Amino acid sequence: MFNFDTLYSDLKDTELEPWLEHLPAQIDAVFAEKTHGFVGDWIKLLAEMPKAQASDVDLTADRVRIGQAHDMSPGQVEQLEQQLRTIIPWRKGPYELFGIHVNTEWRSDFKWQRIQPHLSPLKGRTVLDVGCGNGYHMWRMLGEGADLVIGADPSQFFVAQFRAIKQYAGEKLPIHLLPMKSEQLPAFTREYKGVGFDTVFSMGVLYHRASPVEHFKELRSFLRRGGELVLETLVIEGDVQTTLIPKDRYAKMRNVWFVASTAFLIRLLERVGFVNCRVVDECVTSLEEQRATDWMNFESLEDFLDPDDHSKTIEGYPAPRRATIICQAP
Ligand SMILES: Nc1ncnc2c1ncn2[C@@H]1O[C@H](C[S@+](CC[C@H]([NH3+])C(=O)[O-])CC(=O)[O-])[C@@H](O)[C@H]1O
Repeated sequence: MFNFDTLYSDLKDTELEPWLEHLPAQIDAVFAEKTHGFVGDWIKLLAEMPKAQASDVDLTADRVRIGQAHDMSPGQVEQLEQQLRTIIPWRKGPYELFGIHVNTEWRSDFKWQRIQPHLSPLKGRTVLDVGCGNGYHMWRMLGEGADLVIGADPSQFFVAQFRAIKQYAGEKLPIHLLPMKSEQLPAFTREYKGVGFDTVFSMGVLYHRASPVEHFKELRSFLRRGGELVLETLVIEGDVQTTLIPKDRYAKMRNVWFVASTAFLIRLLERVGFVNCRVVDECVTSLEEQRATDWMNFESLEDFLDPDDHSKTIEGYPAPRRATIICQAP
């Protein structure tokens, strides 16, 4: 199993310290319920990656960049690239490790560029990113000066990818990925008497959840009073009454429960008690933002669209359009 000792020591002496009483048992329970069959192989792979000190780390550029090619011998760089390629697909990025460009399926930097100007400055804040994937946006949050960044994603595979990056960026950095669903996290404000994160991100998660209200209530319980929620999700054009419930798949995705208009989502956020809700960005996903690469060589957006009309998915629904809504917990 992965070791979480540095997370535990980072939580000490913070507002979130009461969580330490339960967190180790919560993580044990996750792995007791299901440990991915390859976890042992991934931990071994990480230990076998070349040892090197990154001469610099840049978390502020579009490519999260760790080290320079000359920090390793050419043989070590080649070995590292081969090892990184054994843990494909790389979906969220891009990264550059010791000169190796991990050219991921998503240009996740595009999303960050759209969202970042609208955020309350992250400097000094504690941040939670639910559904963080392999953690690309978490690195950008740390790059903005956040004090502590915690991600939660049920995929143990993404923890392995995240750890590959972190072991070179710096094991002591206050950034951690928990292999947990957001519904497995505690309702902080209730369980720990008003304790909560300063900023909570939920990006690309809502449409995978059967109940949007439950997800919004969870997110609210993670935030301290006045904390900020950043919700990014698939949407459709329309008014407060407009939602799409796909008959089966949406853009070939099996687990899309519903896609709503921004007006619908704001109404629901307000009903759950969020205030100052506003749409800060809305756009159709481009073929430049999501595409197959040699680090993710399965199907990608182009294959999910109607080949004769890219304004529609292959099932005939409106093509993926995404919006970001920012609001505050009262
Ligand atoms: N219940 C859940 N709780 C937490 N995570 C979940 C849950 N269900 C699924 N996930 C996770 O949510 C992520 C959704 S991707 C967004 C990544 C990043 N945020 C991005 O905005 O690029 C979707 C996209 O490609 O946009 C996956 O990593 C799932 O494992």
